[in-house]
Amino acid sequence: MNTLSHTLPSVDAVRIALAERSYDILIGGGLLDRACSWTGLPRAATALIVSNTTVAPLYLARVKAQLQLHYKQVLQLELDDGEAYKDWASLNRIADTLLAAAADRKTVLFALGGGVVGDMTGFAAAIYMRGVPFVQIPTTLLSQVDSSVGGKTAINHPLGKNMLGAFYQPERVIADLDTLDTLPARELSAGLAEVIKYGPIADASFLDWLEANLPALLARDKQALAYAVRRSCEIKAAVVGQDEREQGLRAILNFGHTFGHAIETGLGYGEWLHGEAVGCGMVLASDLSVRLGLMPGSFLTRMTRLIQAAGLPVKAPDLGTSRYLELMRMDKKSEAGEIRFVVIEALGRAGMRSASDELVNEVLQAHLA
Ligand SMILES: NC(=O)c1ccc[n+]([C@@H]2O[C@H](COP(=O)([O-])OP(=O)(O)OC[C@H]3O[C@@H](n4cnc5c(N)ncnc54)[C@H](O)[C@@H]3O)[C@@H](O)[C@H]2O)c1
Ligand SMILES: O=C(O)C(=O)C[C@@H](O)[C@H](O)[C@H](O)COP(=O)(O)O
Ligand SMILES: [Zn+2]
Repeated sequence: MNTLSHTLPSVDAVRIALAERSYDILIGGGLLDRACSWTGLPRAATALIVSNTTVAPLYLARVKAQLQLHYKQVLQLELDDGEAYKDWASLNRIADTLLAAAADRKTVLFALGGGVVGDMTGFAAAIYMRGVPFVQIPTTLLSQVDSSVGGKTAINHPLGKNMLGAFYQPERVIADLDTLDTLPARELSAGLAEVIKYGPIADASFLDWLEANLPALLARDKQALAYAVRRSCEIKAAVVGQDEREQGLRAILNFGHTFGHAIETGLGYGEWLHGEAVGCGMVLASDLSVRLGLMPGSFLTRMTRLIQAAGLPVKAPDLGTSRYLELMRMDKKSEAGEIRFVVIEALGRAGMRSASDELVNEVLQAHLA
């Protein structure tokens, strides 16, 4: 972590080190009115701000005012809000907007919103004219600690979560902590799920810190949020810097996601938030770690308590155990039909394991609502 004091006073920056694809995550207050003018990119004729019908009325005008100082033409697009719209139709709307305006291949896309907008804008940037630059301006806790960082872009398919996408890195991430002021409480909790994830997989002392500071985070204490965002980004940066395209290590960022993605897909996207599904999925994955003999039973108790205290569900929807297995076989980590789970091997260290259907059934039975 360093501080870009020479350019932007009191803005923290976490570097994603990926050779020629390296970039900074800027973290601080008031960034929408400062850092948006400093994209780090050469001037281009056109910028497109992709947002949604909830976030645009709150923040788009401020971002647009900044970009108009740099771009001749600043286009905007407000997508429908929700996980159910992370699909081909929304992606097409981005392409239609760009093509209708004859946007050239120097055009810069700005994703203003949460992970849904960020994942789709990144995918659109990856494929428009075979690739144009994009900047992430995450406005949810979840997107500031996770989705805006690392270059996974995607849309969902009815048969599987994030099934169509690309690895494509942004030019910069601008995380304005002030935007969290308007975030609904349920969304704050959803973001905390991905924050909690980083403790057991990579940093036991961060897990201790989270337990001690959860009340402050839920009360939106600015210092606590700033630390949680920065530490989360540092951990994700270290993982992505070693394994950009998930050949191995990066899969640890999927802790809780094998069960979680099954919940999201099984319910149809949107009933449970991604963070809620991941929170509950971490309870099940913690139990699996215990049943595999890797962790003591007290670890499951500890994780369940923290996840519940963060305002997240700890009982999984009853889709039926065979439906869960069917959904999880579709997971991107599966190999030759064998489901592979991220498990905790020691506090702060994760690994991959397969498990028998019988054992997975036991885990599911223990946690179905
Ligand atoms: N690419 C990755 O590495 C990665 C990582 C984690 C999650 N994801 C994806 O991210 C998505 C979830 O992201 P999310 O939790 O940000 O959900 P989201 O994008 O749906 O945003 C949550 C809700 O908050 C609203 N919102 C956003 N910012 C706001 C603000 N400042 N004030 C008020 N309302 C605001 C949105 O309109 C939406 O209704 C999922 O699709 C998930 O798969 C991707
Ligand atoms: O960045 C990663 O790598 C992650 O796995 C982060 C996850 O929180 C995120 O939900 C990601 O989109 C899941 O990826 P997927 O490859 O399982 O779809
Ligand atoms: Zn996730």
